[in-house]
Order: sequence, then C-alpha cells, then structure tokens
Amino acid sequence: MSEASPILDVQQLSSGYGRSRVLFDVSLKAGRSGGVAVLGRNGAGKTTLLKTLAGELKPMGGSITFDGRDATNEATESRMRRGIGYVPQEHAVFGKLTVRENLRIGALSKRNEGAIDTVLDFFPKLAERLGQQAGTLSGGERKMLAISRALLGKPTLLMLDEPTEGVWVGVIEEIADRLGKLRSEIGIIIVEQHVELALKIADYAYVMDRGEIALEGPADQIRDDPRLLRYLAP
Ligand SMILES: Nc1ncnc2c1ncn2[C@@H]1O[C@H](COP(=O)(O)OP(=O)(O)OP(=O)(O)O)[C@@H](O)[C@H]1O
Repeated sequence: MSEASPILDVQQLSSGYGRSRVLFDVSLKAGRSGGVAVLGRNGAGKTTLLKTLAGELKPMGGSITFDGRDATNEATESRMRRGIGYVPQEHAVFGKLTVRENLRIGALSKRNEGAIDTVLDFFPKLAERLGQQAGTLSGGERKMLAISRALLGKPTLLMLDEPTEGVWVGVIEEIADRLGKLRSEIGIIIVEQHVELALKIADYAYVMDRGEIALEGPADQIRDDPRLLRYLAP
C-alpha cells in the first residue's frame, strides 16, 4: 500500500445501531492497489465497519476520506459513483432474475453493457449460466455474480464481506486467484473468516476485537503474530 496517497483514509471512526455503539475509534487506510484484510472473530464489528464505509450506517464520530474528498456523510449512491464497490455478505444478487439480468442491472447504471463481456472473461463459469435464475446458482457462482456486479460499477476500491462464505473449496481457489489479480489494478478490502486466504490477498491486515483495531501490520507479520490466534478464538 502506498502511504503517500491512500484511496481510503479512515480516522477514529465510531458507528453502530441506534444507540448501541459497535465501532470505537477505528482508523484504517487502503491503497490505490493492493489488498487490506480485516480479521476478527464473529461479532468483532467487521461487517459494521464495511456498512459504515459503504454509507449504509451513519458514523457516530470520526471521518472517512475517499479519493481525497470527505465522504463521512456522503450518500451511498454517491460513494458508489465515485468508485467504492461493495459486495455485502448476503442478498448481493436478485434471486428471481437471471444471471444476465443481474449483470445488466449492474451495468445499466454506468451505461456500459459492453463491460459485461470483460467480467464474463474474468469468471467464465458465469458465461455458461447467463439464462439461469441467480437464486438457483451454487454459493460460489452467486459470489462470483455478486463480485461481477460490483466490478461493472468500475470501482477503484472494492470491499468484500466474506467472499468465500458457503463456497466449495475448489471454487474458493478460483475466487482467490481472481482477487489476487484484481489487487494489482484496484484497492481491495477483504473481510474473511478464511484467514490464510485473506492474508494471501492482502498486503496489510487489521485485526478487530470488540469494535476496535487490536492489531495491525503487514500481512506476513500478522500471519506469524502469536496474538492473532487469541483475537480469532471464539
Ligand atoms: N442490525 C443490528 N442491530 C443491532 N446490533 C447489531 C446489528 N448488526 C450487528 N449488530 C451487532 O454489532 C456487533 C458487530 O457485528 P458485526 O456483524 O459487525 O460483526 P462481524 O465481525 O462482521 O461478525 P461476523 O463475522 O459474525 O459477521 C455484534 O455485537 C452484533 O450483534
């Protein structure tokens, strides 16, 4: 990650639901290329962090700067237009619509249906299933479709919430391989239970514990840090 000009600079971010605060003073940066992993046990606040960065939750304090401009209270749609792509943990595809229709919805907002072919080159398995209802896809295919839809928005920063959850091991490798390629072109923030995989994609990692950043550092240092297991233990 280039320290000089991060695409995302989060300072002392607090957030939560109603009156209940879940994130406490989270500071984090992501580069214009490369991967950032956010790790932590269930309930540590990883999804809450991504939702706040996507604009789905209003921050209770702190600041979010995206691509040099303040985004702390910017509407989700505006953030997406400016280049933040978000693949949420669930409900990321329209189950009743076909793969083709899902992709068209992703592309239409940018008037770039031509980009669908590029995305299908990226995940060729989807090309074989264009006419199939998205709700009948396997877990892995559904994740590929959700990632493809986000890519059609031409993000400069892609945030992924557990992209391999519920995915068969053979397909996990495929998704990891594609994300590994993507990270040379755009910034990636990956929340993942599959720690080895996340640290393979990431150059830098943050470990969350009870809504705070408990540990951070280069991915290969975090991998060998004896404190990591403590923060991941249930
Ligand atoms: N809609 C909500 N309303 C109230 N509290 C919530 C809501 N969603 C999450 N929380 C709480 O916020 C805390 C952090 O949850 P979050 O989903 O961010 O954790 P996580 O690290 O992503 O966990 P997981 O790995 O299980 O997805 C938890 O205590 C959770 O119960």
